[in-house]
Amino acid sequence: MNAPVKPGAFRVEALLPVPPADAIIRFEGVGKTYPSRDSQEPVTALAGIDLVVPRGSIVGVIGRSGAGKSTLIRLVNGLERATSGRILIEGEDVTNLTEAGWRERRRATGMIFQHFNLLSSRTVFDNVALPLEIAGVPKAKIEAQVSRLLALVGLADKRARYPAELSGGQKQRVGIARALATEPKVLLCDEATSALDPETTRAILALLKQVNRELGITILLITHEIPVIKEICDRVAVIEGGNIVEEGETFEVMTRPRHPTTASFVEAVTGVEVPDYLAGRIHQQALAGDSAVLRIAFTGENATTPVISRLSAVIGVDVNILAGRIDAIGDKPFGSLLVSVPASEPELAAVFGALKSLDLKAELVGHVS
Ligand SMILES: Nc1ncnc2c1ncn2[C@@H]1O[C@H](COP(=O)(O)OP(=O)(O)OP(=O)(O)O)[C@@H](O)[C@H]1O
Repeated sequence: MNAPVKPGAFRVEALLPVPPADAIIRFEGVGKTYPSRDSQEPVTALAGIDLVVPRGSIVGVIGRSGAGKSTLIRLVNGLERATSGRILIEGEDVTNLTEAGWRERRRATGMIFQHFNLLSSRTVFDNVALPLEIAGVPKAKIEAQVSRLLALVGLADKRARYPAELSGGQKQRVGIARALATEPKVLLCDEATSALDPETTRAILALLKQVNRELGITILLITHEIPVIKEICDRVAVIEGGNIVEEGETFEVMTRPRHPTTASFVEAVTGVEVPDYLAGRIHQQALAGDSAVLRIAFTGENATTPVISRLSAVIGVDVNILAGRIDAIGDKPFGSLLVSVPASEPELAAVFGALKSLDLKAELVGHVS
């Protein structure tokens, strides 16, 4: 059973007032309902999506299984058709484009896939050359273009290999080179790193960032993995039940999530759990001599402030660090720390006061004896 979908909670203008010329892709109230099949009910996969992809950005759409991610990305290259609303690509309304129109459009929109979708009977070179052959590009130009792309993705020495002879990361590099063959302005990434190990994922994400920054290609990606968003996305949209429930700059969304789904995604990478050895000892009511356990969130500038030493030096309390995770989103540090401080007044009030004056968010987790 699919959860009932409600109409989009936000309008695009409220989310991001991007001038039309700066929006390379624009969803306006886009809905998609799959017709009933085998006496099943019709499925509303998307309900009123408003989303802007600014030119030159990397935008990530994150959501759980069945949220509507694949449907959303497939609408951008005509693999699915919207049932309501409009999709504009570079200002052109593509909602009702004919199949011939889409064939033309797809040259300006490359796509890479979770399982790479390479042709096993073709070499690396021939896989990358395929879109150019289809477009009728002369052989000499294909040779030059494919060689350039294989060098870009670090596979110049693998041009005569077959996909079966490559690692997952190398296969995805071929996928990226092939997607770039027709010099697209937009690259769509459909769970492009989900089949890869963490180290290979990082290398592929670094390559995607390079493609974005050096070639100026806009990237729209879908994923269910928050590290992917954190690593390379300038903006993030959280999708649930066919609606965008939260959208904004990655740093803003990750440091101040407003929707519970966003918060649970973010928690997975930046949250700090109460360690097992402590969890069973934590109680809510303070007893005499207890320490208070606080969770302090660090965002941006203040992540580099020597907070603990300041608390100790300025208000003279002992601060014990119990657990912590400081990470970075883009080049901005971010994270959280679990500490214990004296639970008695006035020390505790002074600690909260000092944290507030440092513009740090702190919550009381409980008390330990
Ligand atoms: N061709 C189809 N026919 C009928 N229903 C479909 C079809 N494709 C997707 N759906 C349904 O639409 C909803 C959204 O599916 P979609 O594949 O877009 O989600 P997703 O977020 O990409 O999920 P996953 O991460 O599992 O791929 C789901 O309920 C799904 O079952």
